[in-house]
Amino acid sequence: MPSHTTTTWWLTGLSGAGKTTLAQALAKELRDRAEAVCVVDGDELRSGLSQDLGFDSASRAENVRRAAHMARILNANGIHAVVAMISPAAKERDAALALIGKERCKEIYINTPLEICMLRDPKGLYKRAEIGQLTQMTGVQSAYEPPLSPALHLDTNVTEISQAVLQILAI
Ligand SMILES: Nc1ncnc2c1ncn2[C@@H]1O[C@H](COP(=O)(O)OS(=O)(=O)O)[C@@H](OP(=O)(O)O)[C@H]1O
Ligand SMILES: Nc1ncnc2c1ncn2[C@@H]1O[C@H](COP(=O)(O)OP(=O)(O)O)[C@@H](O)[C@H]1O
Repeated sequence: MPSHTTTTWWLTGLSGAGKTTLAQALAKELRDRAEAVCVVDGDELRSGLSQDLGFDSASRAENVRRAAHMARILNANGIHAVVAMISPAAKERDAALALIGKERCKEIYINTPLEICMLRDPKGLYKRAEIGQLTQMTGVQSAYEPPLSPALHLDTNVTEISQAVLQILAI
């Protein structure tokens, strides 16, 4: 990767698919290679910049739009962006990639199956959805539209983190 160009890796997938884990591992590898990188994580955005937003489709669209603008600013300032967001709607993902610039974006579908995400359930969200304490859970009560032609598919149930990072950097 030439050091004068910046990239946005856009990691999309269900909750528990492994987006945050892979984003952090990718960022570490890039920093080890002396590349400037910033992770834009949905959970983190929602604890600050997007704390006014819920999980209805309009709120998710706005959240994705904000993340895309962040990635665009980062890239324009010489910093790679690793976006880790469910970003469930194909239309909004496409708009995000177009805003950032398709030539510098790599869409990565973390396609870990829902059953595995539900078994992992790292934050207990699927359990809460199951017992009716949480509505609009993606993959349960709220739709996820898989990317039709991502640069890479990664199922973290079969691909180790270090291997996944190498695959991401190879595209
Ligand atoms: N209803 C519902 N559905 C999905 N996720 C939920 C929900 N409620 C809370 N959470 C938590 O919010 C995180 C997802 O935020 P995102 O900003 O990535 O979502 S989105 O792109 O705006 O759809 C998500 O983080 P990840 O598990 O890392 O995906 C959850 O921790
Ligand atoms: N190969 C793998 N890649 C990424 N995560 C993995 C992998 N194997 C197991 N996991 C686990 O799956 C969970 C994924 O959670 P997280 O990264 O927060 O997902 P997301 O951000 O998509 O919600 C973590 O507990 C992580 O340790």
